[in-house]
Amino acid sequence: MRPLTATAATDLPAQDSYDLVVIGAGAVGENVADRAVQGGLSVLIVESELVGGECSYWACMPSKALLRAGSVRRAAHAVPGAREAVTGAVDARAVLDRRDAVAAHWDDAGQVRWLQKAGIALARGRARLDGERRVAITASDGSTRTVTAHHAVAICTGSTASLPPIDGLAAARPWTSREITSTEAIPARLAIIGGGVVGCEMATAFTSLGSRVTLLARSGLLADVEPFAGEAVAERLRAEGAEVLLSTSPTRVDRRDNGTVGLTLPDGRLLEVDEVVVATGRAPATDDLGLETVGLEPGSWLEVDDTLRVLGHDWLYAVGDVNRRALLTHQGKYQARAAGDVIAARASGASVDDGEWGRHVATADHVVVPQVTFTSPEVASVGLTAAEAVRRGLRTRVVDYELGWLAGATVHGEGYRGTARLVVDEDETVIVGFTLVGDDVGELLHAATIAIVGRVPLARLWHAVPSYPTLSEVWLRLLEGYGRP
Ligand SMILES: Cc1cc2nc3c(=O)[nH]c(=O)nc-3n(C[C@H](O)[C@H](O)[C@H](O)COP(=O)(O)OP(=O)(O)OC[C@H]3O[C@@H](n4cnc5c(N)ncnc54)[C@H](O)[C@@H]3O)c2cc1C
Ligand SMILES: NC(=O)c1ccc[n+]([C@@H]2O[C@H](COP(=O)([O-])OP(=O)(O)OC[C@H]3O[C@@H](n4cnc5c(N)ncnc54)[C@H](O)[C@@H]3O)[C@@H](O)[C@H]2O)c1
Repeated sequence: MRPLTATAATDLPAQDSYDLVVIGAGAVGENVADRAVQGGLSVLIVESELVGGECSYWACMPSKALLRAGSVRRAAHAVPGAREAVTGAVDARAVLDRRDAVAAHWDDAGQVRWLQKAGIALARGRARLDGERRVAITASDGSTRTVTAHHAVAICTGSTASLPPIDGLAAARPWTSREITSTEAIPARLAIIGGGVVGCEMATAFTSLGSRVTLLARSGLLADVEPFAGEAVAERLRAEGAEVLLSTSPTRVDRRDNGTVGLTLPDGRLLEVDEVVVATGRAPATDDLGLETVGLEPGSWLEVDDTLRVLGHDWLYAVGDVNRRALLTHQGKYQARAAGDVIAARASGASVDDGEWGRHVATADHVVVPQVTFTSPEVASVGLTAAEAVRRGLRTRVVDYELGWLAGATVHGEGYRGTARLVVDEDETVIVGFTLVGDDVGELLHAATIAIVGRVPLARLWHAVPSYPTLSEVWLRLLEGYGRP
């Protein structure tokens, strides 16, 4: 893996106690700390790797940088005139160089400056709970210090890639999301195990970067969203030259002496590749955190209430991936704003606003989680799928629309195809789910998020007029498809 540059900062904390100790300085921990400082608390944040965490260095940012050039090239190829101007393949070296810059060359100096400006104390080291409100910190040289939190400890340690129990896999030294997003070279032949978000995005990126990709999915692709999304992504991947094997998981994986990797498939076929990536979900980063010292199970996800407080512990909070509510940066930061504010409110004895949609709760986690998957085509979804709405006992109606019929799609590029789906709660006549699949639809999603959170009645949405000729006119077509209430 790339060398990390953890900018010098005091390894161990200067004080014995702080109002709040935050463990983990990913996007989520940083925001919990920032809000608590703004609420008047003294805050120590402890980080064992890089300030900024997974999103900045091995997840959202580098993965999107790897995807962007392919996406721009595809867009140009859909438009005569632009197509003739963009004739070559994606320049993989240039893409990797830009990815390096986007990942700040794995140097967290900028993020450390931000912490300093925000008034947050930083300790470099591994933190472990040591009983109630106590955190033991071990620096890289082995020295330790234990600090006490006057009010709260917030666990924001995130998640790590989990390895499925496939024979030989661990010994074959597979890549995870970390190695694929920080790779210095494009493997000629790449197998990806897992048809979720990471698997689909990386299959899209590395196909455009010149790898011969085989994507192995245990069932279909993108199982958590509407089925037509995964089908469209599989179709496009195949059209661009990737092999997509559905309902397939290798039975055995072996790294050979010559460095190549062999995957034995259920039908006996042997797939030989240069690297294999495991993208089969996440495990909580809680196995070496001293959870047992406060009566919690090491290695478990931390269950929290809507104010992000760990159940049964009035001083302990768990925010971001580690609570498993929604493994997304934006949702974790949303939780962080609520958590930092509520920790400060409780510390000062101020009133806590924990009603539905209150200032101190992360209500949206339950029903309105937006997500954009940057595949080709993009998948943008928020709220419930049609199937999930029925499972939750809602009386629903579903309206679908083919995006290619829009004037905006005609202008966007030749052969534009895509699908939009509206899921309406018939009892309330409000939207509870919205999905778009198509090129460049990601930026359209936020309107749906607002409509769902605001429970805007469909009759009122008729007065929100989308501009002509944009893809947003899909709103009008979906409303027409539903009929004027
Ligand atoms: C390949 C990939 C692409 C992704 N793309 C997107 C995307 O486009 N959009 C999106 O919204 N989400 C995306 N995600 C999800 C997103 O990365 C996570 O939801 C987000 O990083 C979670 O933030 P966090 O702060 O909870 O955890 P992390 O970012 O994992 O931060 C946790 C921090 O805690 C530190 N830590 C852990 N244990 C200790 C300890 N004991 N002591 C001290 N420090 C410790 C770690 O070093 C780390 O810095 C992606 C994920 C992957 C894997
Ligand atoms: N654009 C984004 O928002 C974005 C991008 C990447 C990741 N993420 C987040 O990161 C998290 C992790 O992503 P992920 O793709 O690792 O997890 P995931 O849960 O989305 O997908 C994992 C997939 O692996 C499959 N799988 C599990 N075991 C398997 C096996 N033995 N063989 C074959 N397939 C197997 C599962 O069925 C599932 O489809 C997600 O929750 C996602 O929200 C978000």
